[in-house]
Amino acid sequence: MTDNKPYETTRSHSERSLAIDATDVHVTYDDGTEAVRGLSLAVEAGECVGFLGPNGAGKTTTIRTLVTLLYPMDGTVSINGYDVRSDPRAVRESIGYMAQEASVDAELTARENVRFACDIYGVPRAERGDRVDRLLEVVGLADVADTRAGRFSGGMAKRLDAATALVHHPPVVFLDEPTVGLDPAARTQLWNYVDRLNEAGTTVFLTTQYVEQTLPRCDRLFIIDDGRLVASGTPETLISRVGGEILTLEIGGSGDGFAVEPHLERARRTVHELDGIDPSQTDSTPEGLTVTAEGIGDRAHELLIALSKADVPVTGFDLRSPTLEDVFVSLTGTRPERREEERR
Ligand SMILES: Nc1ncnc2c1ncn2[C@@H]1O[C@H](COP(=O)(O)OP(=O)(O)OP(=O)(O)O)[C@@H](O)[C@H]1O
Repeated sequence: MTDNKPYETTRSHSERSLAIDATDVHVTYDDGTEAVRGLSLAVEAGECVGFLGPNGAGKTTTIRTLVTLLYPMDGTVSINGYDVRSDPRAVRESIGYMAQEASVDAELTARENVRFACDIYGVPRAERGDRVDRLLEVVGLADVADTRAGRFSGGMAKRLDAATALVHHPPVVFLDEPTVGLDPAARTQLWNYVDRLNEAGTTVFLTTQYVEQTLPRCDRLFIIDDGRLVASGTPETLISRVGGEILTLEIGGSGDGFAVEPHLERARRTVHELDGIDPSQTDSTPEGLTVTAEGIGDRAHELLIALSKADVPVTGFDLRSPTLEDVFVSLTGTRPERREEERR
């Protein structure tokens, strides 16, 4: 994947290792919404990074700014060494972008769609045939290469979109919620494709609300909330920031699986009376409480006795290590989306 790279000729040596370099970026929409407020991030060539955040946090606005579809009001962005303001064309030629909604031409066949993308990106004629066949193979659409895209399922259209976004072998790809609307099989195929691209050296920047999908593949994560970066680091570093263990208490009372307030209030008071536990370490859940603290597992017995003395009906408890989902909750105050199949 080394041919057809005009960007090699003009960028400077020092910029070569940073695929994405954004500093103090602000984006405000015409109606005054400040969607991105002073965001800075740097991504090295070859990294796979996840950009996570709750609904409306500013993920799509950021990615659209990085791919030159929106202009930052303030701050600087360079992609592959090119400035998005002064050199948007060079930026576009050196990236692949897959938007949330697949943008394929329903009237054209899969093969024609990919060929059309080759035209747009100026892929040399002699290479087009092979490249189209190979890409359709990679995204699992070789068997339906001559079927009109209008007849494809959402998942097939999305995979075709992925192929068209990558015909020019860009060194950086931006994927905005790549698996939304895909069934589990299509999702696995798409992730396999993304993983192979990254293994081959392509820098991958992906947004998702589905935290658990990023874990197996992302070298680093950026978490955004309300237009601001609230944390970044490797998944392991972020998880270690939560610290300690998490004890989940299920508190009965109403008979329908939900904790009732008088019991919950007594439970909270009892937990906060334990030495070394303060209110910032407890969170309410629909079924009861969680307590996050170093060594809380060793104190579970002591806690259960105290709760029993306080007449709190504990119907279940569980002890576990923090996950990325806990990081997300502690930083954004929002529980991340569950995967589609988990929500059904
Ligand atoms: N065209 C627009 N005009 C005005 N406000 C907008 C526009 N697009 C997005 N916003 C607002 O900007 C903020 C950030 O939106 P954005 O779509 O970037 O968030 P997101 O993290 O991608 O959310 P989601 O996960 O729901 O796609 C939100 O408050 C949103 O309502």
